[in-house]
Amino acid sequence: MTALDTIGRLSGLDSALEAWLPGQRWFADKGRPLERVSVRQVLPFSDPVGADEPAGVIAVVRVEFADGRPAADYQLPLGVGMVTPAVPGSSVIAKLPGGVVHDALADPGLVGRLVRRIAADEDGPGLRFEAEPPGFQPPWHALKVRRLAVEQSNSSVVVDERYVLKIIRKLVPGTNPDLELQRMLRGAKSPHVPRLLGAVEGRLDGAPATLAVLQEYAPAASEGWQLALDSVRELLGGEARPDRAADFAAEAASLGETVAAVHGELAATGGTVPLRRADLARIAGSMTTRLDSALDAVPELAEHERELRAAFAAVADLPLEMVGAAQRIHGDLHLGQALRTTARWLIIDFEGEPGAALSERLARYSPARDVAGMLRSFEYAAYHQLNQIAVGRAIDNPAARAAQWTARSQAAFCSGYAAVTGRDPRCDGALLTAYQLDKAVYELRYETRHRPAWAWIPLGAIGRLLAEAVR
Ligand SMILES: Nc1ncnc2c1ncn2[C@@H]1O[C@H](COP(=O)(O)OP(=O)(O)O)[C@@H](O)[C@H]1O
Ligand SMILES: O=P(O)(O)O[C@H]1O[C@H](CO)[C@@H](O[C@H]2O[C@H](CO)[C@@H](O)[C@H](O)[C@H]2O)[C@H](O)[C@H]1O
Repeated sequence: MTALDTIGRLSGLDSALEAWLPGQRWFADKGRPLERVSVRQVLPFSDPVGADEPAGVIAVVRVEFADGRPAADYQLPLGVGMVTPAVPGSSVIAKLPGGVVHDALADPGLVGRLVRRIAADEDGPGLRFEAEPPGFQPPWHALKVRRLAVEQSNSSVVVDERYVLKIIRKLVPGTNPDLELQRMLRGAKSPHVPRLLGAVEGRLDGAPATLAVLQEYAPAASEGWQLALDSVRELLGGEARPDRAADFAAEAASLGETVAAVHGELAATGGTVPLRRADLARIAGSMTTRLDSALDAVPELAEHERELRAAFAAVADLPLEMVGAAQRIHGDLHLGQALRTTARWLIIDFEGEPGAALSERLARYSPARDVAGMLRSFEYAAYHQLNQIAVGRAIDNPAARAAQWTARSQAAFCSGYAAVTGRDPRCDGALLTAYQLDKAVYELRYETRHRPAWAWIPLGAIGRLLAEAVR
């Protein structure tokens, strides 16, 4: 029995997926009524050895929308036929007459098979498995697999506490920038990213498409987001004096140095191009376009529309000597993309903004765009924690303390960045503010779609940034 025989016996999978997909955290098209879900490709990666084993397949599922907007393709690694006792019942997607379909990422045997095929460069029909560089050797024992309990656009599992396998969910033709930039940084011998181990590639619309990326797991690393939250909690809980909130400033400065070093490595391997007047007009135009679509989706944004338009339009007229050059950047930099190991900060997830078109994610930008992303993230941490703590606690002026923590962390980050590049990002004030506003507009749309209870954070930030800009 092969995986294809097993999947051939199934019927009713399309309608089961139509009900299941919109509830998944990584489903990026939430809120859009579905017209049709159909399995477009079934790529076997693990044939069942006995009747009590599941087949492993990668299904590429096409989702069509009732609003007529372009269809989207999603990747689903599935176990089909049987569910072994190691697989939790909650990972069953559908019980169909031909067999049970479950999430292969919850199945240690199937995840192990993917990792071993990457290590062995073992290609199969429609799938390319690539060890990068060749030579890593997973242990022979059955691999342990655990799902990461984090907010994610894709789906990652930790394998044997050694590897992280990231399954790219929304597929587009082409090499995923996360893989592309990790390859560039490996070429630059960067110590600032986890070691890349391999990838899985399929084909979509006649072109290669990245399906998964395998990298070394950084054990005992803490997410920058959690560290920042802990620091703000100490401060707002009265456990640290406001002037001692500098504790996180040291971390923020070292993070600034790391981001600057990564920018240097990306510039050295991917090249730089000077930003010209036409580029500034293009940047101003795309900020305005993002604003237009956010205004459609979030009516509360209207109160800031006039000032936002003015801030974005002003980018087109910035003095060229202030804006520097464009290069490949991270593209969606925030504290969740920074891991603090005992030795250093590591930067992960170079995919860019999940909702952006691939062509936008492959473009060169001013590094100020990444800096702005991180500055926003300090603010996010402070205001998120302010909201958590304010309930039921009587501490002295928590909002002022949160603002102070934000300002200190942002300043330290910029100083760290300047220590490496010789140029403080705050020198490009208007561009940096425009990029922060643009990011906040993006975040407002992102939160409205995925976490509506968080939308107040970017909305408030837009008001604060605009008020600071006129001061
Ligand atoms: N190499 C790694 N070592 C340790 N943790 C990791 C590693 N890669 C990712 N993670 C964890 O997984 C989370 C999600 O990974 P990420 O690549 O950002 O996925 P997504 O593209 O879905 O946002 C990160 O925020 C981090 O907590
Ligand atoms: O990590 P992803 O590539 O999936 O990025 C998306 O999701 C992020 C949230 O998980 C989102 O980040 C926003 O929330 C963070 C706190 O959870 C905060 O630190 C960031 O500053 C804020 O932008 C990101 O924007 C989105 O693209």
